[in-house]
Amino acid sequence: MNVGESAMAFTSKQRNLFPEGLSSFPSEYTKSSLGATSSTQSYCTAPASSTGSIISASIAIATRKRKPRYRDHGRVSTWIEGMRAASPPRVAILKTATCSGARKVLPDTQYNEWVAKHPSALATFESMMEAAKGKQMVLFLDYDGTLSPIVEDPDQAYMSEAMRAAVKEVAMNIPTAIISGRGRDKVYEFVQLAEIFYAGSHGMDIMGPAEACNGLKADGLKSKDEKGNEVVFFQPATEFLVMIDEVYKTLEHKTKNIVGAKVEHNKFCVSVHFRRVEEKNWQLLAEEVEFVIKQYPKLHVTQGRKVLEVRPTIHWDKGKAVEFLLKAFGLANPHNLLPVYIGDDQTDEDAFSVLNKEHIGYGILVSSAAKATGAAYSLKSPSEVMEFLHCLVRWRSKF
Ligand SMILES: O=P(O)(O)OC[C@H]1O[C@H](O[C@H]2O[C@H](CO)[C@@H](O)[C@H](O)[C@H]2O)[C@H](O)[C@@H](O)[C@@H]1O
Repeated sequence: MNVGESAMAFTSKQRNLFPEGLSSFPSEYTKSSLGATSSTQSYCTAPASSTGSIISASIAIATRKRKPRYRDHGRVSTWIEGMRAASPPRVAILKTATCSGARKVLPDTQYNEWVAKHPSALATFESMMEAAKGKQMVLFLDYDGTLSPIVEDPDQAYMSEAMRAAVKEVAMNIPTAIISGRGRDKVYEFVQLAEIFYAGSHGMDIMGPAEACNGLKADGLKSKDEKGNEVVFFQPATEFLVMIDEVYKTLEHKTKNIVGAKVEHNKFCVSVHFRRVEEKNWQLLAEEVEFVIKQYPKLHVTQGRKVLEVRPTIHWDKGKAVEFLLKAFGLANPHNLLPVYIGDDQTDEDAFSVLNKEHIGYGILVSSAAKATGAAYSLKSPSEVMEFLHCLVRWRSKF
């Protein structure tokens, strides 16, 4: 699914679809193209067979004489601390010796306390769905760490066939979108499902079928893809394409001698991966990012799981993408809506905030360790996410 990057003019009717934040963009940014734990049997018990400008030329830093390194120890050390806290280990299993010498496995108290505040979406499925009756559910899924397990090499973050089947099935019943930090094309390559919406680059690159398979009709912002199919298409940050490309090349060059460092081009943003870099070199890598980014006042850095993400400073994030998609589907009346957002990362918190602000839907954090989050519910792992998707399909098939 590819759409040309040429500018698309919006009619005033189409502009009405924009979430409020977008219509208030500074003009330089807007030259865009377009509780019950036991009663889970009915829906939640898996069947035996289930497996479950654009940059100004003045910022041509590549040709600029290098100044003495600016060391913002504050920001760099915050990143490093975040890096250590990211990708927390699996739930700590505390072992203690008993008087007989045997080792007894104790539960992780901290995690248990956290789960009491963010209950398992599987254990509380029935009560969650009680509130969904009569409402239009819309499902938003993050990709890495949610649909695919976190792996060392970002290019190898494949989704299992079983997960693909689960997403496909749920999308046949509930409008579904995947919202990822990755480039949209890359996520599509991994997921390979034409019937769902994709919002790549943290929501800055949205595309999906104009008529979703579940009968809902998307409205406005339509375009044609390469095959001539009508699609909903929206990119609020096209002005930054050249700048991002330049930053990608600069970062790749500057980090090429840091063993394990990887710079990933995500179209409207750039990821700098720390996962395979020795911890003693994290500071060096973070300083390189800081040094380059200092030259680009229109870009900022956010942090994910052992990754720094360089992004355009526009009022747009995964939360805005959720608002946009709900409006694009004509689903703006919060009383009839039940958006469910499942994600594992810091950037997913923007989406949880939107649901909290509107007092609608369910945010579900995927984590096997206690973490600060705005999500009301939790799931431990991508395999629990898959189980939850199966539960949704069984629940939906009753209506
Ligand atoms: O919004 P997401 O779909 O969660 O994407 C966020 C970033 O995910 C990827 O990086 C993460 O997953 C990699 C593969 O498991 C892992 O190696 C890395 O450490 C994680 O940070 C992706 O590569 C990034 O570009 C995304 O921004």
